[in-house]
Amino acid sequence: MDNETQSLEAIIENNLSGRDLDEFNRIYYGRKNHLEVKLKDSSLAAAKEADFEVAAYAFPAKKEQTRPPRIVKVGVIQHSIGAPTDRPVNEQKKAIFDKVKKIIDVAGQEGVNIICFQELWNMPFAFCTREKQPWCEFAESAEEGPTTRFLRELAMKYSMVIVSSILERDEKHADILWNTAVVISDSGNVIGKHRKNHIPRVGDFNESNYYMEGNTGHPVFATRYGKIAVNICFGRHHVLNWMMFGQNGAEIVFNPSATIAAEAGSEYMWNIEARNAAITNCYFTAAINRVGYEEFPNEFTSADGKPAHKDLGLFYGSSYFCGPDGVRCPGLSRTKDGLLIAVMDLNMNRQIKDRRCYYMTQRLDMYVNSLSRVLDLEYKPQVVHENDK
Ligand SMILES: NC(=O)NCCC(=O)O
Repeated sequence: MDNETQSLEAIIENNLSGRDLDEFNRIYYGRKNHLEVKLKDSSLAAAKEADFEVAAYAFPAKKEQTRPPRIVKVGVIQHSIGAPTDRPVNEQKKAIFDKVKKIIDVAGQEGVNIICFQELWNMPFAFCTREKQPWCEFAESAEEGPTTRFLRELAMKYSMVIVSSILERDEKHADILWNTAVVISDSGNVIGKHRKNHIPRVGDFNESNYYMEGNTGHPVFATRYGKIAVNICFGRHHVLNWMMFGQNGAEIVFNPSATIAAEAGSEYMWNIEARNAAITNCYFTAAINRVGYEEFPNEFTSADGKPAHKDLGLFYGSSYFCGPDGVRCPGLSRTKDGLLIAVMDLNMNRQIKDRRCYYMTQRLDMYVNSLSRVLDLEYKPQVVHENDK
């Protein structure tokens, strides 16, 4: 990945300085100063040793008279796979566990309260191949599978809530597969799970060959540290999906993703969608993407007349946080594993709601009416022509 652009931030810092850099930061990120949070020397050393990036930023709120601050440390992890995709399934899983454990240990040392991984973090993103074997064997029980058991220990050790996006095998319901985010409490219990609502049908993202649209609605999980929700990958293109998590009271919405630079993943949209969701729904968002190339044993085509190939393209990382005010922090690298931490005061959500009144002005009644008409088979789009009376 030596030829790849390292990050948007590197381009900016290599080319801007002084007032230009300040102005860029003010206009693009929303603040001149990124409010970097100092990390422990031991964390920096561990990250260097295991070759991952680590960074932390603060998202403070105004001091209130009647409520104490609600400071929460939230982490996201982006990473590449740990072993070649032709290795046995359990060996591939273990290689990912081993590399990610080192990153969670640093998050634990830093006192991270809630952490979320990228989409289907414990396996290669093999759906592009349309092959069922061995990829379906990565599926596990959300409640009792080896991934949940592995994370349970770490959740208890670090008193950390863990959001783990996996390929779920629902043994109670005829063994069917789902794309599921499991939410593990700091007590080690599974609080609940959410299944991906919007399944892509674009480019090489052939996920609809494996699992259907989720049936869990828009759950918000009341954790010890705050109310969280998970909008899984392709759901970030669907504004109503983001909106429903807000209606159900989410304070932080994670968007674990697996996306690439090409049209299907649209890198230029990445920096906008989770950010816009934070603004319009007055909650914190975290967008998390995989890293690297994943080459598969057999070639597959993209049904576009172009030659068959063995990988999807670069998963461009670039994970980031955004506050309800729309201010965001620099993203992680496009090419490297990383841990990004946000120290956020959840009081900011209500402060922004009071200031901007987006909920008060949202006119849900009007849209419920309009949308129910749209769904009518006889619906006529409301288009006015020049010669209409
Ligand atoms: N995993 C996933 O839903 N990817 C679809 C491509 C995208 O829209 O990012």
